[in-house]
Amino acid sequence: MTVLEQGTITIHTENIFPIIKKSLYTDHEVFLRELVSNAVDAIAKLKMVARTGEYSGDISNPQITIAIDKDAKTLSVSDTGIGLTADEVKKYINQVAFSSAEEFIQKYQATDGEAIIGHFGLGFYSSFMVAKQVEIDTLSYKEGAEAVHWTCDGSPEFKLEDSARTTRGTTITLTLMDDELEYLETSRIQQLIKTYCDFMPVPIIMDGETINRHTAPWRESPNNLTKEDYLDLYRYLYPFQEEPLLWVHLNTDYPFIVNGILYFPKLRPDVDVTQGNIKLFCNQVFVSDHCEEIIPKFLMPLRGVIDSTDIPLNISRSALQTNRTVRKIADYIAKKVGDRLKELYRDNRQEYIRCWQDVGTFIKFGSLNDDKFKKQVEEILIFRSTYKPPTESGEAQTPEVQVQSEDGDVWEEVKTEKSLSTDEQGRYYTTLSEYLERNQSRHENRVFYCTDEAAQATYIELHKSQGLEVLFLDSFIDTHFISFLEREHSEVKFLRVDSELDETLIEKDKPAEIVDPKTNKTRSEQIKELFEKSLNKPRVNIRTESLKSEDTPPAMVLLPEAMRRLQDMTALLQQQKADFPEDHILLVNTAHPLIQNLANLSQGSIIQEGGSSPSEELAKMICHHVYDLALMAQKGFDAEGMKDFVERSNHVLTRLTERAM
Ligand SMILES: Nc1ncnc2c1ncn2[C@@H]1O[C@H](COP(=O)(O)OP(=O)(O)OP(=O)(O)O)[C@@H](O)[C@H]1O
Repeated sequence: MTVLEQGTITIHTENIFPIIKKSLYTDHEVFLRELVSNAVDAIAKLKMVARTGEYSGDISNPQITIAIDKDAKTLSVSDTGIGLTADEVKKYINQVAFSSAEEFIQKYQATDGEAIIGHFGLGFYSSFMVAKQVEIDTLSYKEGAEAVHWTCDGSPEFKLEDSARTTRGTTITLTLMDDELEYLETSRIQQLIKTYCDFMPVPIIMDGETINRHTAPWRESPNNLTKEDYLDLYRYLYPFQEEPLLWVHLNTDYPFIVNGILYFPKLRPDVDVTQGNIKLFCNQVFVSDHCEEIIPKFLMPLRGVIDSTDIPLNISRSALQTNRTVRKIADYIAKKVGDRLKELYRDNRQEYIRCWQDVGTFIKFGSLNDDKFKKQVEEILIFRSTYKPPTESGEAQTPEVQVQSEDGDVWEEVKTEKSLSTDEQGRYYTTLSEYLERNQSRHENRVFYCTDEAAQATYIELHKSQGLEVLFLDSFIDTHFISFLEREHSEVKFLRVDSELDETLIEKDKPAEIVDPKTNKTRSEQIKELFEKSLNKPRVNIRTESLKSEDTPPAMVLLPEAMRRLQDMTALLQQQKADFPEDHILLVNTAHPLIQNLANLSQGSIIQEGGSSPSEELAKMICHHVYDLALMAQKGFDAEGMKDFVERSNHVLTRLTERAM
């Protein structure tokens, strides 16, 4: 072997080697990513020179091969790329590579040890973190080029010799340091390739097998991808997870390059929105699992890939957050996500509604956190409603109708086209402005809502029976969201169905009540007094009203909106479940026959002299019972309450059967 040159690499930072060797990267493993990236670049460059006609050799079957020699303690990375001439080795390795390493280290030191997102682009040099000797064996594609062999033991001294190599391309061989021998394990190398190089666009071969996926769907045009392709990638990146609801393909070249696919997963109530799940890539090379600094906070629940060469990766994470390009990229991503949702709302409402349970939480979260996003999505915010849209004939809609077929008198069943705004169970979804407009004449700027369909069923029914439309605001984010909506629409007030009864539910045209000359009280006043005495709960405010609907219960517990919200907020701050407030309203429905009977019963008892008569006792017991039943519609009983309730129920029934005999 002829020594072509022996020399000293010119570097300005004296201590570059110890820094590289020691601890520039906490993760020494990234050296492999750097070497494979260089190999991929070399193959891409060859393709380019072939395209310009500068090279007419065979460029088919490009590949990168990784080989381990345990005895020699070497790891090598070979490519079928462009190769290097002796002059290029001197220029690119001795000068460019070393000076770019120098530059990198200066930048790195300037960050004051703060975490850097990718430790990206140190390049060829990073081999010295794990190797005591690095060799380059290379043959350039250029006509008449001679193969060369470069050796360096990590000191600034290098040796350049001629080589017996006959195939175009480059082999980098590392003789590993004694404490870096883990890189002689096939499984370790496979794992590193899976992590960093899985989507690099060239097959990587080890022991005769391709060990990377080598296609990155996000770099393809969306037109070339099927639904299955998108789902495939998701399953690959997030195995054993439920299928995503929808996805957004990012694809822009100007004013910055961003490619990627973001998926909306099904959200769980316990989702940690501060922990990102989006993977950051740079030119198909994996950089990080965390890109909180790049993605707007509200997009954190999304999953998938963002690939951009315009995100600076060698600055500290905090500098990244304030970087202008990064901010612009974040805005772009948010806008694309909003556009995708709007498109779905416009083009496939049924699908939008199907995904709403999860996507809705996300949209609400986004609206709360990002003003621009809020503006983008405010028109597509929907709410499940009790509203039933009339059919053309004005009747309630039925999913199926019978029609007579044209060729005879056979009746057949055909499905009517379902309303665009209903889900599979026929439940209707509306926007807030549609709600307000529809109900303007009956209750302008007031929105009735419920937070728990089962617990508030009585109240919902009461509203429905009077034709009042109720919205379901029952996701975990809705407490905040209601306040947010009220700030946004200052004229609109949200009232939970159990907070206050709307005037429309109360009988106003009833005749004036007669005052009983014996007691000097109206019947309503007597009923109120009866309940007050029987319950003896000063913090429960007893109110009497005559309710309109026939199906209304004898009594209801109401929790005034402002008070309940305060209670909810306190519970939220203390991170505990809200206790049922002791201060509440018991609304007694004087129109109900049970209350009428109760009044008669207690009146009968007043006639009796002194002590408490059996009728008075019974009336008292029934008052308790009516109250308990009303409470039950609001909350479950605790053990003590349940015991009392069962005991009293038995007691009341016994008394009633005694009376009936
Ligand atoms: N496998 C290879 N085949 C051909 N040329 C190579 C190879 N590896 C490195 N080089 C040459 O050496 C130069 C320096 O490599 P190095 O990895 O240090 O930096 P880089 O690839 O230019 O940039 P980066 O810092 O992003 O990796 C490259 O620009 C390239 O010209």
